[in-house]
Amino acid sequence: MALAGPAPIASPLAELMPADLPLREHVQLQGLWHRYANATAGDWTLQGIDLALHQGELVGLLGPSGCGKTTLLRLIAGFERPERGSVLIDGRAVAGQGRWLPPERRGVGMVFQDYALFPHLDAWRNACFGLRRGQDSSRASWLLELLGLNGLEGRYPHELSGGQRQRLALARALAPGPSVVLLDEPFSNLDVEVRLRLRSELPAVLSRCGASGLIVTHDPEEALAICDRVAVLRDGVLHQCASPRQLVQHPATSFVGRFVLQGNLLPAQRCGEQVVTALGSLHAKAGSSLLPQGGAAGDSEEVLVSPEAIGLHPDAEGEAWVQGREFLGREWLYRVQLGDLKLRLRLPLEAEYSRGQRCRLTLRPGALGVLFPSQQALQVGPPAQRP
Ligand SMILES: Nc1ncnc2c1ncn2[C@@H]1O[C@H](COP(=O)(O)OP(=O)(O)OP(=O)(O)O)[C@@H](O)[C@H]1O
Repeated sequence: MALAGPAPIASPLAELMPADLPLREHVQLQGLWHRYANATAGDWTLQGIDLALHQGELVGLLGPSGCGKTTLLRLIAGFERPERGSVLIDGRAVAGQGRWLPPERRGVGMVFQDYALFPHLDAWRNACFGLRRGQDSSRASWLLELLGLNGLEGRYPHELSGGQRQRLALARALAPGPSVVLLDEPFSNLDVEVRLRLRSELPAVLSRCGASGLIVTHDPEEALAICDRVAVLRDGVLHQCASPRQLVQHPATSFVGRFVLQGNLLPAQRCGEQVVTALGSLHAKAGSSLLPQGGAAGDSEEVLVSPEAIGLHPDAEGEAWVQGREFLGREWLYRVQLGDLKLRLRLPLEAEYSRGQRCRLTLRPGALGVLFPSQQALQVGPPAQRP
C-alpha cells in the first residue's frame, strides 16, 4: 500500500522569507573559505567553495581523507563559522553577509556514521526528539513506517540492528521537516547487504520528504550510484560538481579522472596530430584536430585512460610486471608497474597471470582517452600497418 505523506511542514526559516521567494535552491555556498584556529597562515581547509543544492536532489561530497568534506558539512550545519563567504539556506544567509544563525535555527537535519541516537530514549522518542513544542508527531510515525520501523517504536537503540539504527537516525533527522539533510558517511558502519539496500532507498526517502541531501562518502562507486550530482573535493578545492554521467564522460581535471573513475594517467607528448604515450598513440576524436595545449605554457600533458583501455601481453622481455591482482567476481583488477607508472587494468577471468609476470602493455584499438589539462577527448587509432 502506498503511504500518503503528511502535509509539508514549513521550514523554521519560512517566517524569515519573503512570501514570493521561489525555493529552488535549498542550500547555496558562496565563496566559502575556512581554516581551523590552530592552522598556519596559508593553511586553508576549504578554499572558495561555491556549491548549490536544489530542492529534492541528493548531492554526493567525494574526496580523499582530510580534503574537508566533514568541515563543509559543519559549516552548513552551523558548528563552524566560515572565515570568508556565506551559507544560504532557503534563500536566506545563515552565515556570512553579516548574519549568523545557530545550528538549531537552521532547519538542517544531520545523520552521522555512528547513528548518534539517544541510548536512554526508545525509537519513538528518538524519532520525535527534534520536533518543536506542539509540532504534529504524525510525520514521525509516517517516517517510521516509510523506513520499515513500524512495530519497533518501543525498542531502545541497543535493541536494534545497525541498519535499523541508521533508519531511525534518518527518521529522526527528517521528522522536523528540514529542507536539507546532511549525511556524514551514514553507511560505513553497515554490512554490505544492508548498506546497498539503505543507500538505494535514500534518494526516494529524501524525495518523498521534499528534502535535499548532501552525503559525504569516500567511495566513488557509492556516490556515482545514488547521487544526482557529485562534488569532488581535493585539499579544500572543489574540482567539479556534475552529474555522475558528466563526471564519467567529461572529468574536469586529471584528479577527478584518477580518483572518481579510478583511471590511469599516462604522461604524454605531442607528435604532429598524435598524442604519444608509453603504451601507444591517440588522436583527437572524430577526425578533429588537436586543440592547442591548455593550461600554462610548459605544463606537461597527461592522458587519462580507463582500466579497460589497456591490454596486457605476457612477454619475458617486457618492461612491465604484474604487482598484484584482485578477483572482482566477473573480472580481474590487475596492478601493473611500468617504470614509475602504477597502472590498473581490468581483464577478463581467462587472463590469469601471477605476481611478477613480465609483460608488455598496449592501448586497445578504439579505446577512449582524455587529454589534460585541455580536457580534449581522444581515441586510440587503428594499429599501425605492418610493412
Ligand atoms: N577541529 C579541528 N581542528 C583543527 N583541524 C581540524 C579539525 N577538524 C578537522 N581538522 C583538519 O581539517 C582537515 C579536513 O578535515 P575533515 O574532517 O573536514 O576531512 P574529511 O575530508 O572529512 O576527512 P575524512 O574522510 O578522513 O573524514 C584535516 O586536515 C583535519 O585534520
